[in-house]
Amino acid sequence: MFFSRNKQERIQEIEQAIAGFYAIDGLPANADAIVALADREKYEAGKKQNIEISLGFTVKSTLEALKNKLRQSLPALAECKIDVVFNVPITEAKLPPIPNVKNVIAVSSGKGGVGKSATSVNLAYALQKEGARVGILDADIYGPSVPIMLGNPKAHPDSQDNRTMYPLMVEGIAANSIGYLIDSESAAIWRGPMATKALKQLIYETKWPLLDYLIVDLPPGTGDIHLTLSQQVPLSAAVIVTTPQTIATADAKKGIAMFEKLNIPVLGIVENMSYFECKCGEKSYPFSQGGSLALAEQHRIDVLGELPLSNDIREHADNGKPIVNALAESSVTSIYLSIARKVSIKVGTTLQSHQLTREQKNSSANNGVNIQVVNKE
Ligand SMILES: Nc1ncnc2c1ncn2[C@@H]1O[C@H](COP(=O)(O)OP(=O)(O)OP(=O)(O)O)[C@@H](O)[C@H]1O
Repeated sequence: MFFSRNKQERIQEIEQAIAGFYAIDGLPANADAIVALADREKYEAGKKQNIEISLGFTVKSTLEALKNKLRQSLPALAECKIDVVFNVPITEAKLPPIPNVKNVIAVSSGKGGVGKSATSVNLAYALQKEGARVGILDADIYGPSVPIMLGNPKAHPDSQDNRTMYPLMVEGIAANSIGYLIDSESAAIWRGPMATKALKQLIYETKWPLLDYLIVDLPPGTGDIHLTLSQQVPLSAAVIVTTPQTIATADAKKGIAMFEKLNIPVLGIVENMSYFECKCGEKSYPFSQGGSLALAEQHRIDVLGELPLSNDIREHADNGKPIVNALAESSVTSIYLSIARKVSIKVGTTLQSHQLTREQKNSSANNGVNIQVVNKE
């Protein structure tokens, strides 16, 4: 189908406004738009019409601001009712997708104890709050902490056929972990093939509901599990968690190098325990400063966010109510939400994906923003 010049111009205006809006977080503003006008004459005449925007990323907390900006900057939209739907694409991977799972995002750290699991569970909740369907898989076979952080360490997945299992559902998040299946001491002695076999079973024998993102909490390091996961599971991308000090960023660097070698895009670095903020508002940097930024610059990736060393993060994670879920209004929660939006925008706009029809592909290089103008009267 060929669009009229007039229509294309209008679409480009909307598309540029949306892309510009989501570039506020320093993300690429190069999203192209695809438009299906149900009632083109009305739209072109500037008459009132409902418009539906379909975004390839989940950014629920920003939608009111987006609509306001569109109405203010584009007079043709001033009177329109604007609906936004999320339509997260499936990332193209070398391997076939896991049934029902659109994107698999590994959360990895070089060094242990830097807060990778706390970041994974809070990221899962934050993506959900931004409108995504989310699952979490605890791939830390040797030291699973996701069951504790989700508050159900004694739960077991159900199975109807003794072959496949249903994930645990915690506040709408689908979860599975070796910690739900055996006691953690038994898992701690597993090595090599036994651990990788267990991981593959956890991934492929869980009946995941439809998920936009499956967050995989990896064990620390760059060992067997990482190689298995990278080579045998359709990973979309990885997020690296580190603390700022050199001893941690040096290990994080090895992790980034591993993903680069395996051609798995690294979305960026989350710097955890970045600073300490005292009640008076003053910040101090007990683990030094600037380590993640330097690492990010070396690898031309972004720092997705910096989280404080915070009693609230520890207490809520270790008591099974991650802070994003427990304290919706806290400043720490807003940092996790911002990280989640960046992850989602990056997956939706920078990775190769295949949700487009042939016609859409012909008219668009990138599917981050998919604008559908529809007549809903
Ligand atoms: N920003 C933070 N401020 C304070 N405590 C934190 C923070 N992030 C994580 N923690 C706490 O630090 C401890 C270790 O965190 P976590 O288990 O997430 O680390 P990890 O990197 O996954 O560890 P492992 O190497 O064992 O997998 C936990 O008690 C957690 O609640």
